[in-house]
Amino acid sequence: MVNFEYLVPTKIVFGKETEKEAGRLIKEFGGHKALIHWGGDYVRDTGLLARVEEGLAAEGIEYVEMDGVVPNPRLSLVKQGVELCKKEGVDFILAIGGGSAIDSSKAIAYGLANDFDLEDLFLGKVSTTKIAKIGAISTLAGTGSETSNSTVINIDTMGEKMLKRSYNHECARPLFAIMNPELTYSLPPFQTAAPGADIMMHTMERYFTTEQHVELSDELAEGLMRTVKTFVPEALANPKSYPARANLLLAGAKSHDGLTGLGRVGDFACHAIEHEIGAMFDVAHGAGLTAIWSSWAKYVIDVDPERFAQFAVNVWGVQNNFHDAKETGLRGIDAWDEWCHSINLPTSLHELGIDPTDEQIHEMAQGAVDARGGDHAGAFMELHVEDIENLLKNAR
Ligand SMILES: NC(=O)c1ccc[n+]([C@@H]2O[C@H](COP(=O)([O-])OP(=O)(O)OC[C@H]3O[C@@H](n4cnc5c(N)ncnc54)[C@H](O)[C@@H]3O)[C@@H](O)[C@H]2O)c1
Repeated sequence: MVNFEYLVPTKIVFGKETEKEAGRLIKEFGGHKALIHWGGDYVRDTGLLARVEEGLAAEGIEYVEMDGVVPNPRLSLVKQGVELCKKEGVDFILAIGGGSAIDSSKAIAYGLANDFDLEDLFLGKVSTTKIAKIGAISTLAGTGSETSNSTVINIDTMGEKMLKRSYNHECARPLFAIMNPELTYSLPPFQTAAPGADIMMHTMERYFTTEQHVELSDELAEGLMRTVKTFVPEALANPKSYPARANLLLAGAKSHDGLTGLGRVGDFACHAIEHEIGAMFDVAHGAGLTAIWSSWAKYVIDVDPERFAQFAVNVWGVQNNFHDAKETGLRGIDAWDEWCHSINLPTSLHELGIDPTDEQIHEMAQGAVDARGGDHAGAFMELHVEDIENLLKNAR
């Protein structure tokens, strides 16, 4: 087990009607004037915004509002948000939404607390430990951005080409996360399935490790993955199933707050590659991940077939062929593909609806490596540009 530090200070306020607590929580954390930030008509149409506004007003918290966040959130909007906050004297950012709205809010909070160009932060040219206060109201079970240290932004301010980049620092964990499973009832099927796969992937990226004897982390990870495996189809079949929505929402937060990766080194090659796909083709993050995972898995399985066999048996209920770990592992990869198809998610680039040229594949492979700041992406197996090109071609 490798050394680690683990602190998730985000106060989780979980359950029915908890969005009404936003004003109280902002006050508790010392906010006086908030920016409420979101994207999507559902926030107003479902009455959620009105309930939040009421809660803030009841606590004497002033607020301004800015919507317009799109999936794969844009830096240009973030910059408008920073200007608005400076002009209005905002000292607290309240995100409402999924990963895109929460990340857009985190980026605004970085902009508010620092003087550098935000491009430089996301391109890795500067770093910071300073961020303005943020809280989140989750409306989507997926990224876990409501408790994570990560901020993922699409840089659309540097000419034609968009870059998708992240900045990770502990300061970005929101002060509070309001998680009412009922707020996720309005999610369309695709926005239940794709982020559900992202929950799986956040743990799979940590589970595939070369570190031995991380049994407790394995048990936590496998339990979380079995839960998500069960409840995504359940939520699709019955969108107002409170147990399904509640388990998924909690799983989203726990999958990406570091818990399932304790004591081991995460891989995250698929995330690096998907960010390139997302930047070039503007696809949904979770679907971009499912489109490439089995190609990645088949490319790296020989590093440790036993780990893939364990995944197959303990998560997917595949019968163990004790004589052939790789054969068992491959059946686990097939089981993952079947699960993705059963919830209408792609397992190839073709099914994702994109057909990148060889040049585009090279560009994405180079970008995935560059974003990691070295000559490779991944840790389970270090993937160089040529490896990523190969696995992307295999994913066609
Ligand atoms: N910061 C992190 O830790 C982290 C981790 C993984 C991914 N990400 C990033 O987060 C983004 C993806 O976020 P996401 O998967 O949560 O999706 P999202 O936030 O992009 O939302 C997807 C769509 O669902 C809509 N929506 C959200 N909640 C809804 C509801 N309750 N009812 C109806 N519609 C609703 C949104 O308006 C949007 O159109 C990507 O940019 C991804 O790279 C961030």
